[in-house]
Amino acid sequence: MDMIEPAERPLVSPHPYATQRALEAANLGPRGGDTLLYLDAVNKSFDGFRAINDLSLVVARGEMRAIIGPNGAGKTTMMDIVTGKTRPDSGAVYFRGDIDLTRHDEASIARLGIGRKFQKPTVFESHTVEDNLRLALSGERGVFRALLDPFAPAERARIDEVFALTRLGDHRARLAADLSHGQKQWLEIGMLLAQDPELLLVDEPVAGMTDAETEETARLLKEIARTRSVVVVEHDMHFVRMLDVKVTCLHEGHVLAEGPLDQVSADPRVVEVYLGR
Ligand SMILES: Nc1ncnc2c1ncn2[C@@H]1O[C@H](COP(=O)(O)OP(=O)(O)OP(=O)(O)O)[C@@H](O)[C@H]1O
Repeated sequence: MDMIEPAERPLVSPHPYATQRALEAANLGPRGGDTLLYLDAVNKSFDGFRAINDLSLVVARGEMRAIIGPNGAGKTTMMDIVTGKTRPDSGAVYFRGDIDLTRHDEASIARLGIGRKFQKPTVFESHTVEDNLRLALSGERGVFRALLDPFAPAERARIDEVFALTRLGDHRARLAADLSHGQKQWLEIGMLLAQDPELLLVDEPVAGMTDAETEETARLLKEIARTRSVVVVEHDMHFVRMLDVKVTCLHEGHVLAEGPLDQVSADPRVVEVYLGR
């Protein structure tokens, strides 16, 4: 039997469910120290239609990644799989090394530190901005206690931190219903931040925003990505350019191209299926 020299040994111990590809990849490190999320050969069909087709993707700790691609490319399904809303037919999704998310349900994945922002804002319209954040923090304490109890110092500090990031501090006493569309989106991102996720998934955050709101959203996400990983799905190329991060273009459930935006947007295959349309 061939002995592996110590220097060639994988840094990450093989996971019992890891595929051959995962083991090969582990030698290169995608499940190692710097990797937060690793999709390994994921497949998902709906009624025989392959929405996700042998999809592999690595997101590093503290990385912001932009996901682009035509309608039906599988972007939403990919996020559904990461958050446990949809179970893949095959493949694995590793989080923080060897936690296979496909073996967890939605609630447990949220508790593991993955927050998801859907396209439409879903704030509590009849509550103030500050109470929305308190509700997001409430956890198992229950909604009524969260609103009636005095602020605990840690809670106050977390809420102030979120206000500083989202710049919604001046609006804390307003009803969420009275906020602009952009402010509602930031509030919802703030509600996710209140739960201190390690990975934030954001679906088309700037749809329907003004140019100024779009710019502010780019600033906010970049600031968030200083301390956590962010995956943002977006069609607005002007916004993706502002993010100035690595881009993955999905097509037919698979990675078509990946790299800096200039490189990906110059790729003839990307132009053909997406940007040239
Ligand atoms: N629950 C489902 N049942 C049947 N088909 C589905 C289901 N969810 C997604 N699909 C199909 O899978 C494919 C991928 O859809 P998905 O929503 O992931 O694409 P997308 O890249 O997010 O598109 P868009 O940019 O329009 O949001 C589409 O053809 C879609 O119709």
